[in-house]
Amino acid sequence: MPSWLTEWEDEDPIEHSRMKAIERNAEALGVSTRQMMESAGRALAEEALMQSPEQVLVLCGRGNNGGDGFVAARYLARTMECSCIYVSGDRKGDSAANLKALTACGIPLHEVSCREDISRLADLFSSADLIIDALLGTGAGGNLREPIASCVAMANESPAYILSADLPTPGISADAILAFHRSKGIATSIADIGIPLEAECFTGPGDLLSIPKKPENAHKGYGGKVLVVGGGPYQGAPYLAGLAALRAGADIVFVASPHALDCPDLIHIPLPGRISGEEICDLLIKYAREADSVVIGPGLGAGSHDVVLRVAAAARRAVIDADALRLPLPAGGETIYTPHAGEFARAFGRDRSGNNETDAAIVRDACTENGIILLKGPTDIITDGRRIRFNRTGVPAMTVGGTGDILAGVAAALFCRMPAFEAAAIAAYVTGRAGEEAALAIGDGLIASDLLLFIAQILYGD
Ligand SMILES: NC(=O)C1=CN([C@@H]2O[C@H](COP(=O)(O)OP(=O)(O)OC[C@H]3O[C@@H](n4cnc5c(N)ncnc54)[C@H](O)[C@@H]3O)[C@@H](O)[C@H]2O)[C@H](O)CC1
Ligand SMILES: [K+]
Repeated sequence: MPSWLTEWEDEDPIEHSRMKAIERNAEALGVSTRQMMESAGRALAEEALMQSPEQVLVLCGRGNNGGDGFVAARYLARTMECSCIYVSGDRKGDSAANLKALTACGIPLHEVSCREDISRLADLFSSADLIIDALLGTGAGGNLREPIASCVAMANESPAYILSADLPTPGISADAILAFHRSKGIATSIADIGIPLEAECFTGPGDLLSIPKKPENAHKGYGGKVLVVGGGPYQGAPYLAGLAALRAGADIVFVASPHALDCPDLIHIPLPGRISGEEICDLLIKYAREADSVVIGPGLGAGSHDVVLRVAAAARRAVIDADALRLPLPAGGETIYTPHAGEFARAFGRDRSGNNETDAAIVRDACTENGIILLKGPTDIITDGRRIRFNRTGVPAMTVGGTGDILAGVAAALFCRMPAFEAAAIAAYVTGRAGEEAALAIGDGLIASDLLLFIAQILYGD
């Protein structure tokens, strides 16, 4: 494992949604949920054995937390008296498979569906000296429903030592909590369940889970209104960014540029040859204030930096790209900076070393208040000054001009509906993945606009 990965630390305690994303990333890296559950259940059994119990009762819910319990019971059944109470109902995947495996072990299994079923099993609670709480984990929600509520009450009334799997079922008086991979906010110990650190610090398909789902009754504009300010010597750049923003879910995209290109999906705001002067500035500020996010820079050339600074300042959310990345640094209410190595040196006064560990620290230190940096390269580095994420999707063919414009547009669209750090990380992941798909479909002759064909599918396809 690269040395700089061992330095990795992510925010502790971890959000449940972030844990789901990491598990999904681990799957994509080849570690199956079945492997994770087996590791979790085995760790749970070993933690229970450290209490030298004589009689163990395992309480299993209907989800994957229950699955952990089935695995633990299977290990414990080999060395001691162990019985299992499990909530009836449709269970699927790894949890169902582990219930089936446990059934083959011949330990006493009790299926319960109501409070009366639990009352009939009162002896199991009173005779156990250790109870494993595998009722609810990160999937818990709302008030406890039966028969889980009665399980919790009976467990709390029993004299047994209670060991909770991953996190305590709400209301249970746990004596110990064995969290899996990372603490969920309260843990007495943490078990490594084989999730590679890359699942946590590299972007992956799990990161897409944090994209807000568009409600059925979404109104026009839900996806966000994006303004792109650019064009000048490179007339196509702002249009690539604009189309990428649409493909990434923006509803309305304005392109303020001196050149009118025939893009019926984009709304063109005509500008004079050079983006400068009070009149232009006022016009752009008006549009910037009305936009949910503003991209400034694609193809801009050496436009008037004064205008760039003022338009950015009028933006609630700004993506500062390409020629806008120069000192003094433009900033919106919140800002995503998307420099490549040269622009990073110019705008932030630091040189990328090429070593991910060194660069991660350099970029993290360069972050500004309310500004996050997506430093593009063979491995992109995304940081908000505290968290760091790496992205290694993409192909060498993406060095073709315009892919940075695509990235800026995708980031701006996601920024309309997500926090800056997550929007930038996902934009890097999706743009690289689109490049991979384009290279598969088209080969080395891919051009930036080919990526547009794949962005929506990667973002919203599953
Ligand atoms: N996903 C993985 O790769 C791994 C997960 N691990 C363990 O799985 C749980 C999270 O599992 P999940 O199925 O998402 O949720 P739960 O098992 O916590 O519960 C869902 C289950 O419970 C029902 N439910 C929810 N709230 C209530 C309530 N208030 N009253 C009654 N019933 C409720 C809901 O309907 C579902 O049926 C995680 O914590 C880990 O323990 C593995 O450890 C590793 C791999
Ligand atoms: K639990």
